[in-house]
Amino acid sequence: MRYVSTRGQSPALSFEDTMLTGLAPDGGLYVPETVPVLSPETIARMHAMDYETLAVEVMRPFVGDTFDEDELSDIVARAYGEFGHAARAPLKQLDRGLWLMELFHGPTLAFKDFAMQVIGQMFQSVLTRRGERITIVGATSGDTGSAAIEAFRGLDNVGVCILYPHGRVSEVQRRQMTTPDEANVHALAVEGTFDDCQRHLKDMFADHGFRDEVRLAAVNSINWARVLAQVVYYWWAGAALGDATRKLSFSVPTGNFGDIYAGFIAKRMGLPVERLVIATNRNDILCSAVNEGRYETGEVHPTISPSMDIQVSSNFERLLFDALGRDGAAVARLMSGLKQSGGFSLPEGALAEIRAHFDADSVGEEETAEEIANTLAESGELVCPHTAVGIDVARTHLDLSVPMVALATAHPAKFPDAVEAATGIRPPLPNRMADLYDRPERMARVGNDLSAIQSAIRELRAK
Ligand SMILES: Cc1ncc(COP(=O)(O)O)c(C=O)c1O
Ligand SMILES: N[C@@H](CCOP(=O)(O)O)C(=O)O
Repeated sequence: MRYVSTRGQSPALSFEDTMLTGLAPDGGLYVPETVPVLSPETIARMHAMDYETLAVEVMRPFVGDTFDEDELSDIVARAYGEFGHAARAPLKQLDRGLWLMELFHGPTLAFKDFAMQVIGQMFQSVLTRRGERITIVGATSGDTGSAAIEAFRGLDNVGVCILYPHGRVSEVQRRQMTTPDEANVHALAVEGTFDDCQRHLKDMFADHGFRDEVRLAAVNSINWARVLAQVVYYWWAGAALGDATRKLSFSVPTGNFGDIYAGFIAKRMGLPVERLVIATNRNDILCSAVNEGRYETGEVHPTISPSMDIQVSSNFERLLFDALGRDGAAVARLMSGLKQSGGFSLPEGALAEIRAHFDADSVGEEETAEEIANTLAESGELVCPHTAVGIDVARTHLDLSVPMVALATAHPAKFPDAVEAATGIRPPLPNRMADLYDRPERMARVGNDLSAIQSAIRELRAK
């Protein structure tokens, strides 16, 4: 299996090199040259598999000879061993035709753990084999950063620097990033938005001198391996609700488009996905793109679902590549329009292709709070604000002939203020994290400026 850049100007790479390279040198994102379709025999066996076995079946065709089956099985076993639920991603029925898939039973209580725990193990295995050391720089609106720090803390051959927007993540998210005391992990509070952090990260990859100097690597969904590990739970839901042969739809709370793009990959692998519903908060650039054909960046609005306070949605580029008939030059033109004028119009053919698979809707702040209260009243489930956005949009798009799965992307205890304001209930942290508020914090404050951030990273690496 080879991977190509969405901008068409970088050489194709193996899975291993794709994972270590992160962003392609031409600024594009790596995607598989072809998406493997699972055989009916494999699909027929899925209902009897546990999560780890299913993960190996789904990921194996993508990893080439980087990991053999035994190695991949070990990686997956180590990754999910500490999850706090035997089913890993349990499904609960909320209403007629509507299901919730809980993706928050990992160590940092968000869906990011599903992929981050896997790629932590993958990086460790490859770097040990190659005798190399890397610097991971990540941009986060809260959850990717905590999951990355948890997955890589204490590893010898990896330094981790996470950029987060100062004052724009929840206190639990911040403390998850600032309280680990291992010398190889660092949190940098940037005076800007998540979009600024992500832009600086991509600019660091474009600075080839810096990239080589620190041996830069990515754990954001820039990294194909992140997307791949997230494809698994779409199959898991399909197997749980209908042997992975019955149609189903998904409503996915969306920001950087990595999670729902993983659902699109599952569909291309043969999962009978009817609709993929993009659910956003009032930062609704993806809704305008799908519903009006115009991708136009604007001001970021802070919301009670802060992990989705995103304007430039990185993985939309991967979808565009497919929708434009895998024409890298066309993608590069649209991306350069985005950089120069802050937006672009989607060509008609590409828009029709996107609409063949995706719907999109946004949810305002009051509706989100009402949905948290409503879900509790109707089903007894206490959900986080991101999850509530997905449930609210799922209800709008429900078609009773096809089960709809809404993704529960974070534990409500990560956003206790918003949940308490909506329901009067303050969700407690699990016991293993009960002292999170007492642990000392450590972070570096840095201006919203690429060279200041690069200097901070150099200093932190030297420590
Ligand atoms: C809790 C939560 N829900 C939803 C999202 C959106 O996911 P994605 O950026 O993959 O679209 C995020 C951020 O990744 C998140 O942390
Ligand atoms: N919501 C994310 C933003 C980064 O997304 P990623 O999937 O590209 O890592 C976060 O919580 O940081």
